[in-house]
Amino acid sequence: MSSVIGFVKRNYTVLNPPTVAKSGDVLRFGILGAANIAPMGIIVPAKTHPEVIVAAVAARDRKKAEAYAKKHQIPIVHDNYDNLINDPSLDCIYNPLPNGLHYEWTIKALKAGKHVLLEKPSVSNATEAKSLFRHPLLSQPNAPVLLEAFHYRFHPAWQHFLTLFEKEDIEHVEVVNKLFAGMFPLKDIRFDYSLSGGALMDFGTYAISTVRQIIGSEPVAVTSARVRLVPEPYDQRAESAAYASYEFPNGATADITADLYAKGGYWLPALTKNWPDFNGALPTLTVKLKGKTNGLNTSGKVITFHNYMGPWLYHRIDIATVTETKDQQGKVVKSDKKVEYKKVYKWETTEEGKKGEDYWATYRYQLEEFVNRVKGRKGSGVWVDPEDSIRQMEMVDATYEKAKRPLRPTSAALDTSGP
Ligand SMILES: NC(=O)C1=CN([C@@H]2O[C@H](COP(=O)(O)OP(=O)(O)OC[C@H]3O[C@@H](n4cnc5c(N)ncnc54)[C@H](OP(=O)(O)O)[C@@H]3O)[C@@H](O)[C@H]2O)C=CC1
Ligand SMILES: O=C1OC[C@@H](O)[C@H](O)[C@H]1O
Repeated sequence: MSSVIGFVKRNYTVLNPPTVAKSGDVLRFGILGAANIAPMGIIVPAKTHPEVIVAAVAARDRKKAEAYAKKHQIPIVHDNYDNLINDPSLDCIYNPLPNGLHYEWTIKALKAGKHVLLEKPSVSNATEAKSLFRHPLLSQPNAPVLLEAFHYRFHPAWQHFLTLFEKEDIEHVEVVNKLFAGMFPLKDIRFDYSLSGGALMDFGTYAISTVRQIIGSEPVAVTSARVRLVPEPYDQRAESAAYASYEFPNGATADITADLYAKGGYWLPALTKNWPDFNGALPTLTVKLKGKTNGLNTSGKVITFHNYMGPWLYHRIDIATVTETKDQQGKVVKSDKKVEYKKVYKWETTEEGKKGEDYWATYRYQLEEFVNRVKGRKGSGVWVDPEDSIRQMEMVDATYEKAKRPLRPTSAALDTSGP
């Protein structure tokens, strides 16, 4: 009962957080586009951050921007994206444009001297990633801060999960990220190749990011990759689902599923195959560790993280230990399974720099670190490094190549003046 009350209270407070007074030295953010994700990604988190104000928004259509600004109490409306990034009253830009516009508007914002919180996936492909994240602008004195917004990494539940195993003990990782068919229509930006859409770019980018974090290295091979294309008449260069397998240097393997249009999975498949599949609704990942043998006993662990992507709503980490005892002939004579359950909403230590509340969403923890970085403070230590964002896009590209699918298109605005 208390966990049900906790769930309701926490989720209410995530969306209706206490507003805090702003400090004198605030960072003023502008939002590129009247994006659906922005309330979750920045507008609500900013309410509880004393040093953040969402001060401006621009949309392609001024009327849309005005309505959005009114709804979210954003004081300044700009006529276009250019005016927003060049607004001298702003310090930071939040870029939640479609993936295919991430590169162009991020580089423009950095050139205008703004720090950028950039939605995932950072860009369209590794060519853009190298151009952006190794741009000389980012290594100059007082360089602006640029962060790929892999929000899940900033939550204490994820950081706790990473402490539950040693990387060299990993045998296999499986990530299943599914969204039921119809949650996003097929005309959504997520399925638009020309805007760098595709399931691998969306749910797949989380799967790739988590696998890389968990195993702690880059794959030596994409062992298999395939996609399910969007149906005709939609642009056949985008996929509604992607499936891939990888092998890592230490022998560990990983399988990922990224499905943005999951259907079926019920009894009477002939009748139900087109029903939206609500079964795998919570993104889940499982880490299987190598078994350890001691005499006739073998002990193995499987750690499962349910809803790693939205842990503030609900999550559960199951740590299952299976111990098998064999007789002299090698036959299993006893098997014992113990499962420990864990939930983490706040940092478990009070170490300097680790701040949080149980109602902080991943986005709020992320905003905390973004501000810490801009202000040169230590923070929790969680970050997504520029080279990490490049390797991420390299793995996305390698997966598309293995699946014999086109890489997402490089921006016409590619800046080749860098290294
Ligand atoms: N971190 C997270 O949890 C999430 C991240 N995302 C990421 O955020 C980004 C935006 O996603 P989401 O908010 O769902 O997207 P939206 O469909 O809301 O699109 C975002 C904005 O893109 C602008 N836009 C500019 N050019 C185009 C175009 N040619 N076609 C369509 N839109 C255009 C629109 O701006 P305008 O208002 O100017 O018309 C729109 O407001 C994506 O990169 C996505 O991967 C998405 C959801 C969750
Ligand atoms: O980043 C995301 O997280 C939530 C999903 O619904 C969405 O498709 C994706 O863009």
